[in-house]
Amino acid sequence: MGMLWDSILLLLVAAFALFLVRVVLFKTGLIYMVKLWRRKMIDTFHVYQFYKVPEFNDNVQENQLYLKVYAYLNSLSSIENSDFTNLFTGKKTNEIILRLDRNQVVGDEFLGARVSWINGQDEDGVRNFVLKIRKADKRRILGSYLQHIHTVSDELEQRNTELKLFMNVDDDHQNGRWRSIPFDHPCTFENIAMETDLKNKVKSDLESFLKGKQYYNRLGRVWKRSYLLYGPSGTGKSSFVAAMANFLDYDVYDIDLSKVVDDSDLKMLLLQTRGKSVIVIEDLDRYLSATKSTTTAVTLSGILNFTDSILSSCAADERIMVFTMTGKELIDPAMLRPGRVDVHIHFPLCDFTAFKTLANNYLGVKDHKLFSQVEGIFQNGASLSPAEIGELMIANRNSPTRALKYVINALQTDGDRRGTGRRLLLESGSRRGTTEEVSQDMSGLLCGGGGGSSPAVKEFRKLYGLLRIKSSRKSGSFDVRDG
Ligand SMILES: Nc1ncnc2c1ncn2[C@@H]1O[C@H](COP(=O)(O)OP(=O)(O)OP(=O)(O)O)[C@@H](O)[C@H]1O
Ligand SMILES: [Mg+2]
Repeated sequence: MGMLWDSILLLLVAAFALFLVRVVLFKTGLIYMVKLWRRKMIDTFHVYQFYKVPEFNDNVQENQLYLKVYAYLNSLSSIENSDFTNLFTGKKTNEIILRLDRNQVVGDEFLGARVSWINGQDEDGVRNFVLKIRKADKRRILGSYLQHIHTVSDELEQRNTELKLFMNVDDDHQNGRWRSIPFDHPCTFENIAMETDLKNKVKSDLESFLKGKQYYNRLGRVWKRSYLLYGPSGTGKSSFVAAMANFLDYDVYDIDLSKVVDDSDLKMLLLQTRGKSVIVIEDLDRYLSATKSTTTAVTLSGILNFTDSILSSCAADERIMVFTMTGKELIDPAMLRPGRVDVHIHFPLCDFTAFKTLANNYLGVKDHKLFSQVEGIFQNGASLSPAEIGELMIANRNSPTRALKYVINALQTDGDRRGTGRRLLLESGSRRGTTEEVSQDMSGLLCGGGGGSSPAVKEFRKLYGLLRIKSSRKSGSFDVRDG
């Protein structure tokens, strides 16, 4: 009997001791060390194979597999178990998303096999993922595991419809030249005051481009299309680029030429862009005239090569290239020949029809007793840019009558001067050269911008303009603008 009680007591003591060990292990985190030793022990009995997925290939182009692995790993619940995880706010309210940090290990399981990924970087700073897989499992699962990553990341990409705005940064020899932020510019073609015919023409041109993959392939041409948007400041060129990107559902690459060292650097940048994107070079004429005396900067021929097919064919497919400028006078006709720039769109100053569109959009007014007076002033040749008119309307949006009086006043003062400019612009526009005749010139945008650059207009652009980050140029003669 005594023996039995002894054994029961011993059992109880042993159970309590085990309970205590468990509490200590879990409460102090020692369990983590135990697991680590266990894993190390097991590892010594296995032979592993490693596969590296670098962020860039030998031509410094983005490795698509790297992006897929990145998206895939961040979707795994096991990233919570890595030692260090970054937290970001998500798109939905109160949403927190987890992102893998550098040099972290993430475990994954596939078809009963355990693999792990290490998020590291080379000695030269290039990021990579390293897959660690048991040699015994390699033959059985590797092919289907990589296929699985493809499928999951493609699904994730389809769900994530967020567009990106890429900006080129100074070369740091490490993580590529593009940095991105979410692109959520609200501008659509509907918001832009533009002749309906022209707007429809542009839309159907873009639509047929989207559907044209096989057509371009059959012709042996690279699937790309280029646009030249020209017209005075504040006429909606940058807004139009945003509207194009929203219409196409494309990312935007905004090239800041002041951060491009030379022509070959520009080529590199192009090679590092992805497909389904709008690549924009803004204010090209200003850049070229500002860098005339500089020998190291990007040249017009560098930009021509940038648009030419041989180079383009090495980069991603399905791209729209857009150049914006105030006037075509400074640009070499070679740049403007068809094939290089497919569509030219002129953004003129505001006329009465465009003014009515703005009044409708900004003030919700379709007709007003002051409209006849406004029409009269436009007929006399006065004009302002849509940016200037829009600014006055926004500032007085609670009182359409007051807004219209401000517009009339502004047209009668500033606009009279600009009216002369406008007539000259239209006259020069009517003398079209051969380049323009053969190319598809879509001039006729109803609204254009005067050189309006009052502080209020600048402030307005800051709020509503396409987000652009520009640094001042070394030469100092190139404007620092908010675009
Ligand atoms: N045609 C237009 N229709 C509606 N709004 C316009 C139009 N043009 C300009 N705006 C308004 O004016 C602001 C400035 O326009 P935007 O920056 O697109 O002009 P821009 O032609 O690119 O000027 P810049 O040559 O100075 O860069 C925009 O926020 C836009 O809302
Ligand atoms: Mg602009």
